[in-house]
Amino acid sequence: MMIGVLGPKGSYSEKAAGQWLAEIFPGETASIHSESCRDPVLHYCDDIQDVFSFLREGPVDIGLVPVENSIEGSVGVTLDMLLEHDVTIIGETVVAIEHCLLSKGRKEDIRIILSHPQGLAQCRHFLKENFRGAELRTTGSTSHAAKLATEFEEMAAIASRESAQTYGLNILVSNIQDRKHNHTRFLIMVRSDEASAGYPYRSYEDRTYKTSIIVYLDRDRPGALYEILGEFARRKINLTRIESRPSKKTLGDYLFYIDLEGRTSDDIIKEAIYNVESKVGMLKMLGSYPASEPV
Ligand SMILES: O=C(O)C(=O)C[C@]1(C(=O)O)C=C[C@@H](O)C=C1
Repeated sequence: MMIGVLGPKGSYSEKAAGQWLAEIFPGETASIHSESCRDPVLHYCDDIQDVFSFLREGPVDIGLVPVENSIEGSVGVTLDMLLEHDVTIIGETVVAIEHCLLSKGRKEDIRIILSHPQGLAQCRHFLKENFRGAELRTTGSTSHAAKLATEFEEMAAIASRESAQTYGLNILVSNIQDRKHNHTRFLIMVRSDEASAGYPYRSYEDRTYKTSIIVYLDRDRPGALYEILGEFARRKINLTRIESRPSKKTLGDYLFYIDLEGRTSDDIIKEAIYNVESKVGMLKMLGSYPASEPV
């Protein structure tokens, strides 16, 4: 079983994969590099688009991508890819993100700071207060930034504690994100034509399930969104997230990404989604899956 994640080694996506596997195979050693956990192997991808492409074309069987962060909000490219690709979400996991400033050099020598755009954005205050004159450069992932920072002493990376160890860098400052509590939610997906196959899955008796959908209203008219939300409210279905994303057709035209509590095997969810479908231009089902433990 090959799991596609953002690489190289040391990324938060890798951490998320380990955490998810430990939940799916409780009691087994959650090592993604060993023979345990029914042999999962990580396939490190350069960017989020590649996770989706390798899932579609192989060799990846399961894709894991970040979707939202508690400080910075949605990961736009993931939302776009969820619309474009034929994938089904089978799980989610929430990871605590503690960014560190890593370098080979000393704090006073740092001229260039590298990180994934999410990493830079989550540490905006720290950067403004401590490195006003430094050049900020974006990389494909936080671990890619750490790998690059090994090359020059004037470079530093915003990345995880694990990356410091992996790439032999010093932790100059730890916990530099703008808020102490910083969490990123990751989605775990399979190809939709494989969704009924035997991917690793654990049925939880005690867990809330979530269903994710994308809707496109087609025609802007008063009360259109209100009508859709009414289908859920009337049935007392709790929405855990609603996010708009440009349709990219014209300015001011949006898609809505909705997460709700419940699963499509529940009649009430089936009925609500059926009714919503009749009111919108497009509805895409992304899947029903066990919600992660509250953080
Ligand atoms: O760069 C990484 O290490 C990632 O796994 C990506 C990512 C993201 O895109 O949100 C994951 C968690 C953090 O929020 C910062 C970066």
